[in-house]
Amino acid sequence: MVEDVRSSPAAAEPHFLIVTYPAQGHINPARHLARRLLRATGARVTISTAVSAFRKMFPEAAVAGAGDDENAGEEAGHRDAAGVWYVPYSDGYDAGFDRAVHDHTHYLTQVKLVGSRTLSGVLTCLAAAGKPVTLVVYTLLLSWVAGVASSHGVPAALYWIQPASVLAAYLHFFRGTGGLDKAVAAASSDPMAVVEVPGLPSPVRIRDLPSFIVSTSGDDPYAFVSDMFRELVDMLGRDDSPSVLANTFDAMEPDAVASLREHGVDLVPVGPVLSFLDDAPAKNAVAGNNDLFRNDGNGYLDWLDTQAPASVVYISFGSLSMMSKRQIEEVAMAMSESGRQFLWVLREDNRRSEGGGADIAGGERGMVVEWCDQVRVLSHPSVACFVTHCGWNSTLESVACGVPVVGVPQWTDQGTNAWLVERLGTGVRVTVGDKEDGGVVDAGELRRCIDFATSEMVRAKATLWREKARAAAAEGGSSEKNLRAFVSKQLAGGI
Ligand SMILES: O=c1ccn([C@@H]2O[C@H](COP(=O)(O)OP(=O)(O)O[C@H]3O[C@H](CO)[C@@H](O)[C@H](O)[C@H]3O)[C@@H](O)[C@H]2O)c(=O)[nH]1
Repeated sequence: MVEDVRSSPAAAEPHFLIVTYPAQGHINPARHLARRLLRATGARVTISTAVSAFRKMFPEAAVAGAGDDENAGEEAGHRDAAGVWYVPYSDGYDAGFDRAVHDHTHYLTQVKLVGSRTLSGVLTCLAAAGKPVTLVVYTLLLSWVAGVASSHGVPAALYWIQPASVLAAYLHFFRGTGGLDKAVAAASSDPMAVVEVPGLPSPVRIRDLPSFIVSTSGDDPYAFVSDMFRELVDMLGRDDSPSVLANTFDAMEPDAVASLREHGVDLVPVGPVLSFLDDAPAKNAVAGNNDLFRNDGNGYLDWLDTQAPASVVYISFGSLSMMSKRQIEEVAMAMSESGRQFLWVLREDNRRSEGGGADIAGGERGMVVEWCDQVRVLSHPSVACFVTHCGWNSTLESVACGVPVVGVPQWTDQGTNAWLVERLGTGVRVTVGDKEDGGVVDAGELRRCIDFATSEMVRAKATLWREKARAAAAEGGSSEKNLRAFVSKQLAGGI
């Protein structure tokens, strides 16, 4: 581990500030990185996310932060049980952003406008409290944070919370390396068409690319997100490019890592960044504590305890994805016909969504919950496989727990993540029905994929990759060494 930086009285006390977008899939890897930095360096680590998310995570805490002089004392911010500090910024939506009501493009414009000002206030406030920030680390969709840090004379690094293969796809697409932009434009209507992505092992199909690359039509409500990734890639091409800490590990994506480095990206694989690899959660810890969603207690863990080893199908589509009513019914039918036990996370917003509204109960063989402590579920010996939308956090967690995957990717990086899972051999991607049919995966296909994912061959691969993932994160492993070298470099640079 890195020498405890507090033992060097001459240096200004290092203070890492991790700024994150207020979504569960962004906050989780930020919290894990915060804990790893704290453990590795002993330095102060603060997370800044939007006020609305902070309030959900810590309902009992006062909102301390942006320019609030009353809090500019020794105890500026809120400290969690792991010792990580929190000081929120305002994104202009302190009461929360509701996807059903608010416009996403407007939201992202506001985050940049209001967030730039209020995050600057956070940096000022922390300096006034005698805790000046020495390095800012920021997650996706927040490229403007680098400018705020720079205006305070503080260096910044990007924390890439998706696979290196996704970053490589964006980089080569927006730079037009090897004509990738043209190849995608020519083939984009055929999801099964093969394209050459420099540095990525073939075959890569159109459906395997990040959706923001492929869906460039004018009526795509998320076309603006593509522009944000283009901006990010442009920033990586400059002399003053930030280092990129990536939540992956060398052995998992060697080609993508090499390709990014060859094209000038200072990529530092530090993953899998998952706190449970460092400290197992206490047996009686409240599941989902400090998440943006609340679960109804730990009953499902007790239920898992009563199930046979490797018998339960765990189903979850993350914190954002919505399932249509038909898709929900197909999953329920697959479970009913398969005769398997299952634990299914079906968020409340998903149940009551337009086209949703399916009233699903577990019956004798299953449990349906609003939210769970996923890592504890995946670590449970009774879980046989994971039916997932392939969010990157869920994918990494499945790999680190050695649980085979049935991938049902929907958008953004998820298609690439599912491609990677198939390359590792730790799971299988479903074949989706016609677009005209709503792109639904039918019950028969789900059952076929579950049977395959629970085969001896896939289970053996999952076990193999579990060991590789843990070895990378362990003391002396590639990611642990990379993080140590990165921190040492920052310390030598003055923090
Ligand atoms: O009941 C649940 C369900 C999920 N989780 C956790 O919530 C996180 C979900 O993250 P992820 O699997 O990445 O899914 P999303 O929430 O959908 O994440 C968004 O952000 C990710 C990082 O950018 C992308 O990879 C995804 O595609 C994008 O949808 C994971 O850590 C899970 O362990 C729980 O703790 N309990």
